[in-house]
Amino acid sequence: MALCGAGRLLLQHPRNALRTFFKHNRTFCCSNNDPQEEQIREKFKLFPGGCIDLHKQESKIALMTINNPTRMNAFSGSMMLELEERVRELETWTEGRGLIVKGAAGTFCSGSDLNAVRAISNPQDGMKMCMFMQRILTRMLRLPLISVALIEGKALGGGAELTTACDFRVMTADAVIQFVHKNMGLVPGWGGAARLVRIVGRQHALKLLAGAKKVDPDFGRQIGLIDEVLSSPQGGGNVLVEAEQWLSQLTKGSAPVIRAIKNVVVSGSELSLEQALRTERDIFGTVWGGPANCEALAQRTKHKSEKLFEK
Ligand SMILES: CC[C@H](C(=O)O)C(=O)SCCNC(=O)CCNC(=O)[C@H](O)C(C)(C)COP(=O)(O)OP(=O)(O)OC[C@H]1O[C@@H](n2cnc3c(N)ncnc32)[C@H](O)[C@@H]1OP(=O)(O)O
Repeated sequence: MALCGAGRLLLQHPRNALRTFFKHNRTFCCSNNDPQEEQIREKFKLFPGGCIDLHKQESKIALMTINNPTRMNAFSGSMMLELEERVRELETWTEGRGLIVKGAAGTFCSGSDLNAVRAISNPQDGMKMCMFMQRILTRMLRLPLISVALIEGKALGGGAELTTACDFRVMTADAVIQFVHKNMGLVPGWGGAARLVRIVGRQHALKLLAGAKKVDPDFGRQIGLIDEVLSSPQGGGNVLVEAEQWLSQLTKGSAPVIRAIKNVVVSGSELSLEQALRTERDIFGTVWGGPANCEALAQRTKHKSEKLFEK
C-alpha cells in the first residue's frame, strides 16, 4: 500500500512523526472527502442488513460482534460502514486494553454478502470496496489494543481475512478457516494475503490460498495461524469466557503500558529498523517514570548496595 501523509512524515521527520503516526491511524488514508470513497459509501448504503455490535466492557476488553446470522454473518454494505464506525470508536477509547472479534450465533463470518458482491461486481466498484476494507482492517490491526479473533463455526473468504486483522486467533475444536477466494475466481482483497504471509510465511500462505485449504485447529496450530484451541463447545456461553480468560493473560496490568507494548510491536512490524528504534525510544519515554513504572520500582526490594549506602 502506498505511504500516505503520516508514512511520508515518518521518513522525513521521524522525531516529530511518532504522535502523527499513531494519531493518523484514526484517519489512515481515509479522507472523508475522497470522491471515490464517497461513491462506494453511497453504494454500500444500498445493501443494508445485519450490524456490527460493540460492547466496551468494564474489564477494558471490548467485544465486537459481526451480526448477520441469517447470512452466516456475511458483511452487507451497511455492515462495512458500521465496521468503520466501530473501529473509530475504539481508536478513541483511551482506557481500552483488549478486543475480541467474534461472530453471532455460533459462527464467525462467511465473507462479503454475495448479494452485494454480485451488484458491485464491476472492476471499479470492486477496487473501491477492496480499498475501503483494507483501510479499515489496517486501522483495526493498528489499534493500541491486544486483539483476538474468536472463531466458532466458519470463517470464510473475507471472514478468514478478518481473522488476520487481529493479533491472535483462537478457535473451537470444530471451527474452520478457509480462504475460499480461489474457488470464487478471486484473491483476497481486504489485505488478507499480505497479513497471512506475515503470520504463517509464504509457503503456508500459498498452500492456504492456492489450495483453498480448510484450516482446522490442528493444522492451524501447526502453521502458527491459531494460537489456542478452546475446550468449550461451539455456541456455548463458555466459549467467550474462555477466550476472555486467554486474552486476559496479556491484558492485565496498566492500560498505558499494554497500549504502549502494542504500539512498539506495530511500529516494529511496520517500520524500518531505524525508524522503529526511534519510535520505540519515544514510546519508552511515555512510560518511563510513569505511574506503573514508579509503583513497580517501589515494590521491588532495594538492592544490597543501596541498603548499605543508607546505613
Ligand atoms: C474477496 C472475497 C470476498 C471478499 O472478501 O469480499 C468474499 O468474501 S466472497 C464470499 C465468500 N464466502 C462464501 O463464498 C461463502 C458462501 N456460503 C457458503 O458457502 C455456505 O452458505 C456456508 C458454508 C457459509 C454455510 O453453509 P450451510 O449449508 O451451513 O448454510 P447455508 O448455505 O444454507 O447458508 C445459510 C444462509 O446463509 C446465506 N449465506 C451464507 N453465506 C453467505 C454470503 N457470503 N452471502 C450471502 N448469503 C450467505 C445462505 O445463502 C443461506 O441463506 P438462505 O436464504 O437460507 O438460502
